[in-house]
Amino acid sequence: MRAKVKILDVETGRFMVVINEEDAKKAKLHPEDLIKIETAKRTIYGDVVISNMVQPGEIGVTKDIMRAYSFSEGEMVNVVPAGTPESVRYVKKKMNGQKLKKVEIEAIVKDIVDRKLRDIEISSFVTSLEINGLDMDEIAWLTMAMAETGDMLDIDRKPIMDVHSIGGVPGNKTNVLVVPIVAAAGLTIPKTSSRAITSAAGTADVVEVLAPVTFSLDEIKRIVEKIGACLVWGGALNLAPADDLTIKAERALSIDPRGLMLASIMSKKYAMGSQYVLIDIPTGEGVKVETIEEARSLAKDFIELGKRLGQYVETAITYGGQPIGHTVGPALEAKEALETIMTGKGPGSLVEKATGLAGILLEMGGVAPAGMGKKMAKEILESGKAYEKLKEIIAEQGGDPNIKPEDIPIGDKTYTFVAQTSGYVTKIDNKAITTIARAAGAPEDKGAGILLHVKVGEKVREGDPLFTIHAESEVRLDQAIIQARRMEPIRIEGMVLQRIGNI
Ligand SMILES: O=P(O)(O)OC[C@H]1O[C@H](OP(=O)(O)O)[C@H](O)[C@@H]1O
Ligand SMILES: Nc1ccnc(=O)[nH]1
Repeated sequence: MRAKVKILDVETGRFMVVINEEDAKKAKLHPEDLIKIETAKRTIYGDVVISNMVQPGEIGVTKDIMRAYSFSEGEMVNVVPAGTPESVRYVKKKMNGQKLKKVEIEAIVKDIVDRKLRDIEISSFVTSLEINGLDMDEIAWLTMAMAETGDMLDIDRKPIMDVHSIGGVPGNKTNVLVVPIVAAAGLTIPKTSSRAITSAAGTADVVEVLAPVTFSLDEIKRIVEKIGACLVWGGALNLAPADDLTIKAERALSIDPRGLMLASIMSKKYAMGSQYVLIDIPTGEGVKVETIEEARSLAKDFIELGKRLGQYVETAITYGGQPIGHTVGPALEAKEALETIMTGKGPGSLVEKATGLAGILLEMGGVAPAGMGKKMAKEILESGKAYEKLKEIIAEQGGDPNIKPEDIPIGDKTYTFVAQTSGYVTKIDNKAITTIARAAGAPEDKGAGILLHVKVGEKVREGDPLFTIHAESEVRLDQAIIQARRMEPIRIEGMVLQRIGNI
C-alpha cells in the first residue's frame, strides 16, 4: 500500500505507525502487527496502531520514529506487512537452552536495533538469558555485534581510560567522583553511563541533576579533547544502540543477566575506544553479586572479554553489603557527591571507594607509581583539583558550574522512620532500600529517594531517626511508606542476639 506521511505530535517510547481503520481492513493489518515502511532511502519497522486520527491513504509516524529517521510531512512511502522476523527463532533456541551461533546472535542484535523485534520479543530474549545464560563465545559475539551495529568514537588523545560499575548497590554515586579525580591527574576518561537498571539511580540519572547528559558523539569528542573527561548518558548516542533497548526490558523486570551485562558494559567501552578499563564489582547481600567466589569468576570473564576485544581490563571487587554513603535517589546522590567533592570530605564508604578506584586507574594509566595511586587520588580530592575538574565537566556539558549542594531541589514530601528499640544497626537491606526509593518515585522523579541517618555498626537509641523518605508527591510518598512498613530496611539488634537454653 502507498501512503502519505503525517507527522504526529505523539510520543510512545516505541516505534508505532498509525493506520486508518479502513486501510487496515483492506490491507488485513491488525493492532501490533509489525510493518515495514520503505522509501527510496530507508526501510524502517514499526508496530501498527489503528486509529481514525489519520485519514485513509495516510500513515502517522510518532516523534520516537522522527527522532531516529526524519520524514517530511506528505512524503510518499510504501507500507508492507513485515511478518515474523527470523531472529525470533533464535530467541526461542536460547529459551530451549541451546548455544547460539555467531550469525544468530548478530541477527538478534540487528533486529533489535532495526526495531524488528518488539518489546515483547526483546523481553523474552532478556528472560532467556537470565535463565539459560551465555558462554564466553556467545558473550564475545554479542559484545561485538552490539558495538558494530552502532557508531565508534575516535578521540585524539591517548591513553583512553575508563571505569564502569556493574551497579546494583544503592547510592553508588562513586563514579561522579572517580572521573574528575582521574582527569585532574591528566588522564583522558570519556565516561558513559546508563540510567538506572536495577537501582533507584544510575550515574546518568545522578549527573543529570548537575548538567545535561545527552550529547552526540561529535559533541563528546569536542568536550573530551578539550578537558579530558565527560560524564554522559550512553543511551543518547548511537553507541551500541541495542543496549538501551535491552536495558528497557531489564529495568521493567529489575534483572541484569550476567552475559548481557558483560556485553552491555564492554560493547560501550569498546565503541568509546577505551584502552584501560576498570570494572567495579560491588559484592554483598542483596546486590547483583553476593559472594566473593561469584565476584572472582565474573572478574575473570571481564578480563577474558577485554582480551578478546584488545582492551586491558582490571577489576575491583568492592564492598556492597550496604548502600554507599547516606543517600539514594538522583538529586540526593548528586547533592552528596557534590558536597564530598567540594570539601574533600564525606561519608567514609564514598571517599574510600572513590579514591580506591581512582587510585587503581592512576596506576593503570601510569601517572602514579605502583601502590601510590590511592594516596594520590586522595590528595587530588582533598586539594580541590577534582572539584575544579567536575566544574569544567559541568560547564562543558551546559550546566551551572557554580551550583551548590543547597541549590539542588529535593522532594519536599517526607516521612522519617525512627528506631523502635535501642541497639546497633546490624543490617541495611539493599533490596528494600531500592524498592522504597523506587516506590517514592526515583529515578524518574529526581528529588525522590532516601536519606539514611545511620549505617551498619552504629549505635542507636529508641526514637532516633533511621531514614527519611523524600518524594515529590504525596501519593508516591504513601506508596513508599507502605513498602517500608512491609519490609525491614534497617535491622537493629542488641549485643545479645539470641538466648538458647534447655536443648
Ligand atoms: O545499579 P544499576 O541500576 O543496576 O546499574 C546501572 C548503573 O551501573 C553503572 O554505573 P556507572 O555508570 O559505571 O557508575 C551504569 O552505568 C549505571 O549507572
Ligand atoms: N548491564 C549493565 C550494568 C551496568 N552498566 C551498564 O551499562 N549495563
